Amino acid sequence: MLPGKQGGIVAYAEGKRQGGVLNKYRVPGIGFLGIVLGYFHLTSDSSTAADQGKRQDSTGSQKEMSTSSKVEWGDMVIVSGVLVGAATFLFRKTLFGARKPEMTIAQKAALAGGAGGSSGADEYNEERDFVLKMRNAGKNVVIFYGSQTGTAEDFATRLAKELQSVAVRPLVLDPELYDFHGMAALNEDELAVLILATTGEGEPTDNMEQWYDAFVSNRESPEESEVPEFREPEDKAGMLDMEQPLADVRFAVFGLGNNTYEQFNSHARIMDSRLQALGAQRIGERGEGDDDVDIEEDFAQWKDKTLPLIRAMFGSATPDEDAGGAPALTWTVTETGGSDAWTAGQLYASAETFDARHPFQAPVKATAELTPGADRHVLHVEVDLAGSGMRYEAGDHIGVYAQNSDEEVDLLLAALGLLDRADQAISVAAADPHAAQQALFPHVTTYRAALRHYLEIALPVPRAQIKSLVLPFATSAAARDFLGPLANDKDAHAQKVGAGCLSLARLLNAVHAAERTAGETDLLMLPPAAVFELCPRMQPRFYSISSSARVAPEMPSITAVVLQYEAAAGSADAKLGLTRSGVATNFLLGAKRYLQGDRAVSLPDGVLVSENAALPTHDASGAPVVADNKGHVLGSYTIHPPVDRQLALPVYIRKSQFRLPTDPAVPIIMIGPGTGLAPMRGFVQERAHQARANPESAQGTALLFFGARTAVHDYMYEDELARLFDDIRTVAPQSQVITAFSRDQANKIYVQHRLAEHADAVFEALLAGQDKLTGPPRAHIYVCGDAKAMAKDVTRALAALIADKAGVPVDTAAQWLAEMRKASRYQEDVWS
Ligand SMILES: Cc1cc2nc3c(=O)[nH]c(=O)nc-3n(C[C@H](O)[C@H](O)[C@H](O)COP(=O)(O)O)c2cc1C
Repeated sequence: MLPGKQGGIVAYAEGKRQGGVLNKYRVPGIGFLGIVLGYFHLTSDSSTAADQGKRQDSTGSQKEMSTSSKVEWGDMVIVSGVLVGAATFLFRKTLFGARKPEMTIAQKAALAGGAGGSSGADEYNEERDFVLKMRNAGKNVVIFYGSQTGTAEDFATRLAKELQSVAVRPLVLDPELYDFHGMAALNEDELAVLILATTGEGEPTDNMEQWYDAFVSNRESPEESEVPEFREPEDKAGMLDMEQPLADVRFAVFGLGNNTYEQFNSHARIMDSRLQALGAQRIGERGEGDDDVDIEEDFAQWKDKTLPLIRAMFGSATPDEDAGGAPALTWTVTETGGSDAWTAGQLYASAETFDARHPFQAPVKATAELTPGADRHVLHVEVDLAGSGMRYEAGDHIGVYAQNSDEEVDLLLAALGLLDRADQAISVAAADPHAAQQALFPHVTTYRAALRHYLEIALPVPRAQIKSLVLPFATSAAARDFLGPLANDKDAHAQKVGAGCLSLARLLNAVHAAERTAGETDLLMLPPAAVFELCPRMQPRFYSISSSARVAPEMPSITAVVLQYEAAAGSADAKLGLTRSGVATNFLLGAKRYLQGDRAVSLPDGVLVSENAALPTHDASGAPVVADNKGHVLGSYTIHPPVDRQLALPVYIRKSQFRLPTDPAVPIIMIGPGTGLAPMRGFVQERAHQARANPESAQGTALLFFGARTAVHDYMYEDELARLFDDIRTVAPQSQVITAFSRDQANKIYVQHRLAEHADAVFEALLAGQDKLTGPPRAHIYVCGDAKAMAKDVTRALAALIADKAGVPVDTAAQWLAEMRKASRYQEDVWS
């Protein structure tokens, strides 16, 4: 093979598939059971706790729900991982020189000496051929989603539903399950729609990694990426342009991002430009959703502009929105014979290896309250991975599947008129026999189990969903009058549903109250199938692991603030919702209380909720809602199996790139206010362990900047950190913890202020033994916590500090920091 840019098309025409095997030229590439329990109070040197399912900031506010469709509440961050699958390439672009479209693939193959050449890559797999799948199912639009926490997937599903007509027949697929190689086979009368979230620091989502690697072989300079090896379809044999093999491809793209991240929407932007560079033609504008503002609205606006173009492409009329009538639903619900297993919350098929789809039931070994005197709960939870085969490193993330509180479940069952059938076994199947996803749940379940375990029912209902799935079922004028503005007026929706914390149950209760006031007796009843379509699937929440595998090899710990949101002050409808609890963190709090015997967790089955209940002043049994001494509304959770004091959490480990330097001699500067301390605790444990194990070896200085509200109430892990740093100082004497307690004095003091105050110590660590800084420092910098303000302020403080101490312009210092980022020596694990 000649050197040069890789790229090309695998000759498929000659290497015909026989019996599903592509010979000759192969397709390249891508080739809660517990033990223990009962009490576990933190001893000063072991433990910890935090939550994040989209992640929290130091003040405990989280990303939770600036948008209505999100998994939100209590949940966290993630840095994505690992590159998967490397392709071996048959052709080198330089072999053919400049673009020569007239040259056939066969000729190129021959020139490459390639007739018998092997890519060394995976065999063609019919199951992974999305074009084949589309055509076999009679579909002409494929919608791929790149989703980390479920929003993009939810958007993709909703888009398909909206597009569906006789002429436009969409199919929603997960790119992880399909090969990109077939892309060139798409024809002009077909369309690919990409709904792509950006994650990490401007990275593709895990399920898009393989595709992204193929299209963006050069992440530093995406425009210089090589042409991926597409499979040449038989009907285009010899006709594909080598450099623009996607000339027949039509696509549309919507990105999901958050403007507080430096690389806003970069995943969608880069994929958009790569597809165009490869000849594909975009339909309409690229959409860019910003979940710091209103991603639902961004999506709605993009659809308003793009859907007519797509419909025009297929000669389909714009549906008459005022036509009325109940919408066709995606799922059919059949009440079947009983099945005890799935009422017990056995959610996932057993597996030998564990991942997002097959979480491991990890016994909870320890729970503790880290800041008992604080006005918020900060939890420490340890789970046991023994027997799972899963390994973790300090800096990795743990995905936790939570369950909805019994109060929210019962309230919704009541609002749907399902309380008396709550434990009826049901099977939920796709109405469309060609849909990619034929079953919504892994098995027969029950109404109650579905709402408790599988669906996000606690989120405010998005405007678009009210419009398409609630309003159409309104039969009374009162219901239509109540729902109409929420469906059609963005501001009314934001004020009532968003600020009012209206989950589906609360929204339906509000509608019912309006109907009763109007004298209606025939209340709006949403069919279960509409609920299953409306509520996104329950997503795991990710937490930065707060322990070191050297110290606790099979026992990762979580450190989480328990989230509670009050309805916006002044909202006329605040009384409708009042409070919204973060799903996962409150479940963890429930777990802690269960394990420590604080309160019975199980409610009697079948209790009736007052139809007019205005939670959370009353819980599902009609009793006053329990709030604790922190003013926190407590949820109830039915634990299965109901064995006293035992609990297992469905979890899996997600690898991250947030890693200590392999060489312990390299200094580390860690900035982790609030629960941003979590990964830093793991790092500190690790360095202390090294110091104890190798007292003779030198170690780089470790500086930890931690911030919280008050020293007295909010200094989590204080004693433990003091001891760990004593150990570290035996080999790295300059190491220390520097704290910033914002409310301990009149002026707010944050970590960035402490960085400036401790400029000498920081600069010394950055020098890493050199006399002078003449380029990017060799030390490693870690930042974890709030992306919106803290992470940016920290970068600015560091640049100012370096500029001052090194005697260089701030721009130069900023440039050095940028270079450190590129070299993974300045790492962030942040959330917004
Ligand atoms: C850990 C994390 C990292 C993120 N990184 C970025 C980023 O670099 N750029 C960006 O525009 N948005 C970023 N976002 C925002 C997400 O793209 C946005 O929340 C999106 O709606 C998530 O979609 P999903 O639920 O389908 O994964 C990040 C979100 C999280 C939780």
